[in-house]
Amino acid sequence: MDRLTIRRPDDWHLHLRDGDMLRLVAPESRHFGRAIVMPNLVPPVTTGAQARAYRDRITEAGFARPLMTLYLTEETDPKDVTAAHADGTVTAVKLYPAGATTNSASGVRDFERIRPVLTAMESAGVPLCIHGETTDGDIFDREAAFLDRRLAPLRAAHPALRITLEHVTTAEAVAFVRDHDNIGATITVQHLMMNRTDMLSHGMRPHLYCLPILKRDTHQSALREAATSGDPRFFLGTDSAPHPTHAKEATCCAAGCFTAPHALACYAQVFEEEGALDRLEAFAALNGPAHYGLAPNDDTVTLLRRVDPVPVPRRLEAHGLTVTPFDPGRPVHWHVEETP
Ligand SMILES: NC(=O)N[C@@H](CC(=O)O)C(=O)O
Ligand SMILES: [Zn+2]
Ligand SMILES: [Zn+2]
Repeated sequence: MDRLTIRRPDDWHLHLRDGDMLRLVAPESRHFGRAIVMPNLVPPVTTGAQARAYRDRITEAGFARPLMTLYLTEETDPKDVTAAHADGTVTAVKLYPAGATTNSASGVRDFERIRPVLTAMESAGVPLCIHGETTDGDIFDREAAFLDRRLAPLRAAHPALRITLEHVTTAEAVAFVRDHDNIGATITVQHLMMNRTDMLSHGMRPHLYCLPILKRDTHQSALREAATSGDPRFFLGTDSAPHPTHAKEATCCAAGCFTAPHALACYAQVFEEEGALDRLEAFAALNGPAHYGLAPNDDTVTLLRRVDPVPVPRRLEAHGLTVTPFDPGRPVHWHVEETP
């Protein structure tokens, strides 16, 4: 197959940042219809008013259909959340365990303190997105530990709460999603294409460093199986997370892979490698909207396959900033047909 037309995909996990970085990266997500925009700015987006102002800055920067999220803190007022959801300002609420990832310092330490807001969200039908890692223990075990210590009790206490387990990286997370109701999961490009050996074996590759960290190849295989299986609980979320190149190529490298420019091409490459191109549309354009109770997009995108590999996008530079896109480390033959 060298041409594939599918419903326009959405990105169910995207970092657009703010200011100059927002202006630099917002146009790079143009092939996606909607995107769940993460609230981990500094300071974080914690109120409906902040989410509305941020939404305006995003649309001004060139991404037309952002779906906003609120950053959950121990101080979050349940009424603010349900009001911001009811008036259409926010689509979901994001839970970061404090210290788990980039800009998560204002996140949750004491999970008891968020019980009232989770109860309110459960009754009002507000979805919860979760960065699912503990903040202690071996870094390669933190996702699995979170499932046992945090997510299983949370799931049991709030069985009707709609949960997205973000950027799943392990076979344990895939199994957890399959074993529980009302829970879906996003899967990134880098976790489908790479494992920890790719990141560490031929010199250390800072542009592959993200959280949750890449795991061993057996986990990568489990993710590839889940994404391409047709199971509606798994869907596209790039977690495209730009950092300035100098912050990635640094003594202490920032976590996050910038995949937006070629994410769709990379997903198509993975689905082709798995012999599952016929399931790309469900993963990229149907399962996510169904999970969030939204209709799929009406329009389509066309992916084209070239015999010669399509060059990986080079560094992006503007407004005094440089960002380096993710290197898939293998030929990618797909690209998105640009429509005028
Ligand atoms: N994934 C990452 O490594 N980084 C994200 C935060 C996140 O999604 O955890 C970022 O904001 O840079
Ligand atoms: Zn995260
Ligand atoms: Zn993220």
